[in-house]
Amino acid sequence: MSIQVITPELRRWILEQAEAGVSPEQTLASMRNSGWEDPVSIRALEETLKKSLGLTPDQDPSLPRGVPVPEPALEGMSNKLWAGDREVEVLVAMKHPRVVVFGGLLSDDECDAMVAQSESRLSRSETVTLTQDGSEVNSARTSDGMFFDRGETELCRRIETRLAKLLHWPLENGEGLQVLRYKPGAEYLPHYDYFDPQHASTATILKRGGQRVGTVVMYLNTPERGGSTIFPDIGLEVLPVKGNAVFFSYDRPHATTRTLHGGSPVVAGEKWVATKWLREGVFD
Ligand SMILES: O=C(O)CCC(=O)C(=O)O
Ligand SMILES: [Fe+2]
Repeated sequence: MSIQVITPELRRWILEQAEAGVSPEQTLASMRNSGWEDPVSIRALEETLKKSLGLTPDQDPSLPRGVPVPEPALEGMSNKLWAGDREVEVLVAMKHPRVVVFGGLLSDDECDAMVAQSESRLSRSETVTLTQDGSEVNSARTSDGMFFDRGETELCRRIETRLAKLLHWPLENGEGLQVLRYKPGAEYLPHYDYFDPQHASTATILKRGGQRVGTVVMYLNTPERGGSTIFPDIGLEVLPVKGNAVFFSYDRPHATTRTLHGGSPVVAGEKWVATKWLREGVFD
C-alpha cells in the first residue's frame, strides 16, 4: 500500500480544471485514469474546492459536526503545566491541527514499569477493517500490542488521572491504555485514529463512548534510530524520546482535521509506546 500525497501542484491543477469549466466528476475520472485512488481524489477535490469558496469546516454543511475536544491549558504560554501529581513540559504546540509535544509526561521508572507490566501480554496488533465484527491482523501495522483495561493497575490509574488533569477531559471518557512494541523494520502506516463513519463496524463501536476525539502517544523508551511519529499532511515528525508524548485532537471524523499520522519504521533498537485514546462520551 502506498500513500498518495495531495501536493500543492495537484490542488492548483484541480482549481484550473474547475476554472476551465470541467465538472468535479470529470476531474475525478481523469485522476482515476492517472492512477489516483478515489478516496484521495475525492478528499483533494473537496478540500481544494471548498477552500477556494472560503468555507471553514464549521460552515460546511456536508461535513460531520464539530464536537468539543480535550485541550491542555496553554493560554498563558507557560512552558510547564501542572498535571495534578507532576509538572509536564510543553515542548511544541501547533494550532491546526492541534498537536502538542510534552516533555517528561512520564518518569523513567513509570516507562520501565509499563514495559515490564505489558511485555508478557503482547500479541500481533490488530486494526479495524471493513469486516462487520471489528478487527483483524493488518499489514499496515507491524507492531505487537496489548490493551490494559482502564484503571487496571495502580500505574494505569496514575497515568490516566494525570492525562485527565492535563487535558481537561473526564477520566471516564478514555479507553484503556494500549502498549505497542515495534521491532526493527516495524511501522504503522499513516492513518486516522477516529473511526471511519463509512466502515461497517463503526456504528457498533460508537455505541460505547462515541467517537475518538484525541490521542496521546507516550514514548516508553528512546529507540536507537527511527520510529518517529509522522504527520504527513503537515510535514511534522516527532522524535520518540523516553517519557515524552505527542497529543493531538480531532473535532470531527474527517480529513479536514489534518490528523493523518503514523509510526515510521524503526531502524535500530526497539520502540515502545503507550497510546491513550480519548472519547467524546463515557467509555465503560
Ligand atoms: O507509534 C506511533 O508513533 C504512532 C502510534 C499510533 O498512531 C497509534 O497507536 O494509533
Ligand atoms: Fe494512531
